[in-house]
Amino acid sequence: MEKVRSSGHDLQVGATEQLKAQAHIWNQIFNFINSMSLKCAIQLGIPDAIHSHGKPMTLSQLISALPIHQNKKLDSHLIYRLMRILVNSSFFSLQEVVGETDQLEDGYVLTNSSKLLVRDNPFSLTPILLTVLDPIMTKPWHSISTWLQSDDPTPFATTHGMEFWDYTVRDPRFGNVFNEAMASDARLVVSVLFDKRISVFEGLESLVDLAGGTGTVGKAIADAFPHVECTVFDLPHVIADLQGSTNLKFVGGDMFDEIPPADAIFMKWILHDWSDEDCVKLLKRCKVAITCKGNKNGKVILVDMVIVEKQNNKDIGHDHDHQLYETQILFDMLMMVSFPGRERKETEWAKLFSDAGFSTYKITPILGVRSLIEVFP
Ligand SMILES: C[S@@+](CC[C@H](N)C(=O)[O-])C[C@H]1O[C@@H](n2cnc3c(N)ncnc32)[C@H](O)[C@@H]1O
Ligand SMILES: O=c1cc(-c2ccc(O)cc2)oc2c(O)c(O)ccc12
Repeated sequence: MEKVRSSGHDLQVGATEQLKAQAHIWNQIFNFINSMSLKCAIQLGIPDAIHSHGKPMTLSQLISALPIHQNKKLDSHLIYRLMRILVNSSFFSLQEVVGETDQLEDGYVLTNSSKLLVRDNPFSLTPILLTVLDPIMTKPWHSISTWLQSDDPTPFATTHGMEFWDYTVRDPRFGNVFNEAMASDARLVVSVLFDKRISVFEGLESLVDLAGGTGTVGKAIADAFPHVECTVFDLPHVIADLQGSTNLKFVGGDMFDEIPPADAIFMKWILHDWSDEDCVKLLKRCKVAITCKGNKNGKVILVDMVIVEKQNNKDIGHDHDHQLYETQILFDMLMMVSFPGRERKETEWAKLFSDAGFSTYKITPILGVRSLIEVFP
């Protein structure tokens, strides 16, 4: 083999290793093909079609059920190739079934992952997929290096000329897609919190779901705890048309200016959107809000990520742990590209809490990649 030398390191790699390295690079370059193929399957309603079919669905049955052009139906290879990549990425699997000619044929079935993409599933991740893969959110990924060479706050601002939350006001279509994505995630989190009989809401008389979106969590807490006065606080345009109930009200405003007083301030997926400086500002305001009536049992309840750091590969020993870690650092990149925020390690959370004047905290890792964090004054 020819030896390649540069002025710095020796670039010589054995032939087998070189081919492996090449395949690794190709797979990384082509990663977007997996997500874009999945987006196409969702837009065509493939998980819904297979779900409604109720048994393994052959390629020809799938093609006749899909809303595609007549000419595209004639070339069965097109959908076959799309499905092959999605079977490879474990979104569908194959099971033998008796086909139209009474012969055994392969039929597509849903996997656990695609069950979570069926639209009727109340915990469907489809709204989230359509948000994260919306061109509004994917375009800024092309501008990370330009952003690093500029003074702009985020790649999102470099691309769109404004910050994320201003964009959602200017483009109500995207704002609604985003709010629906958050609501679908909120349904999943509420079900886990209630299923596991987490006692964080016990003993409270009032609670504010700060930046609570369209109120999925607030409504669930108000229904489950009728004696708790619940307030969902968010930007005025987000809560504008929402109706409260006996123990639930919607309040519009800017959380950096005002936070209504309550026994507990709940924040799901808020602090990771913001810089350390803004988080400390918000947490200080939360501390005032939970103590202002002389209340001694107030607390802040967070649902957010705590990054498990790799320490000589000791903490990230198993495949499952490694996958969680990878999801966390991918989320961190999402935060870097779209928001001035970040995902944080426990030491970084502890510093925020102490800088904002809180004395203790308790982390309960019950939500997969996310944790429930209680913070006490
Ligand atoms: C990532 S979403 C989370 C929504 C909700 N907590 C959930 O997890 O479903 C962040 C929320 O912060 C709200 N928000 C952003 N800036 C805000 C501000 N200055 N004051 C109040 N809410 C704000 C947005 O409108 C959005 O609903
Ligand atoms: O744009 C997003 C997307 C998510 C998200 C991704 C995957 C899920 O299973 C759930 C949610 O979360 C976000 C978020 O928490 C945030 O503060 C801003 C944007 C997004």
